[in-house]
Amino acid sequence: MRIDVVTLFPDFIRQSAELGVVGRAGERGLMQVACWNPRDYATDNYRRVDDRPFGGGPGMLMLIDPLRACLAAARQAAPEPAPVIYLSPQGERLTQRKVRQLAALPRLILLCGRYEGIDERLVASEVDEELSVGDYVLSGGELGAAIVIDAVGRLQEGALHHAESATQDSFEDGLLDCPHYTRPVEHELGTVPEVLRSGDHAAIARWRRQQALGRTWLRRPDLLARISLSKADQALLEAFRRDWLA
Ligand SMILES: NC(=O)c1ccc(NCc2ccccc2)nc1
Repeated sequence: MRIDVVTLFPDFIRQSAELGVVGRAGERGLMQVACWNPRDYATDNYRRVDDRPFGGGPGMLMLIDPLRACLAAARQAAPEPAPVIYLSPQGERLTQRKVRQLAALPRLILLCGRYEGIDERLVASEVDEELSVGDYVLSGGELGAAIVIDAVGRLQEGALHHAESATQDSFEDGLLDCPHYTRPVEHELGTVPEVLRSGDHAAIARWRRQQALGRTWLRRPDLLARISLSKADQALLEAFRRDWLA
């Protein structure tokens, strides 16, 4: 997969793309991240990339032309067509489902706004999708872009060791993750639940599923409302609820 990022802070994006799993995906040729700086496409003597908003109001907006020329350069850097995704608080909320869809594409172009955003005419003409990483305002879209790069990069086949496999990820099935334990068995902070040391893999799977269902019910009932539970899941959750409310 190739990701081109339009950003006034290429070093930030490059550094975040060199770390950990995403860095490994890069080394393995599973993912390529390239940065393009609109300032390199500003034609005036002051290399301006922003200007004041019509109608007044605080802050500055990114100008159309440097972004447009920069996007054109990014597009033609590779043959594959790519959706232009603009990171903005006005975008569709990013979910693991969306991440899986993006991870399956051959190419993405991520557009990072700074200041108060970009001229709407550029959005209307060049942006295919707006994506939000959460309901808050950041000083720029770069942190959102880094989140997309990480979430998509770790799903690239071969990016994770089998032990880190993404298939057991929380949110993979729309639920929160179960609790996890490692050595020592006995600790002043508590003891590892018996079932996890039983070697009974069916019981362990059931326990983990019940914990995921229970925690989702307790912490994120909104997620639970969105999925239809099997009879077995309903029974597990019912038992969790009874135990919790007892
Ligand atoms: N919640 C997000 O994903 C997000 C994305 C970008 C951002 N800041 C840059 C910007 C500000 C206003 C309009 C467009 C972009 N803040 C938050």
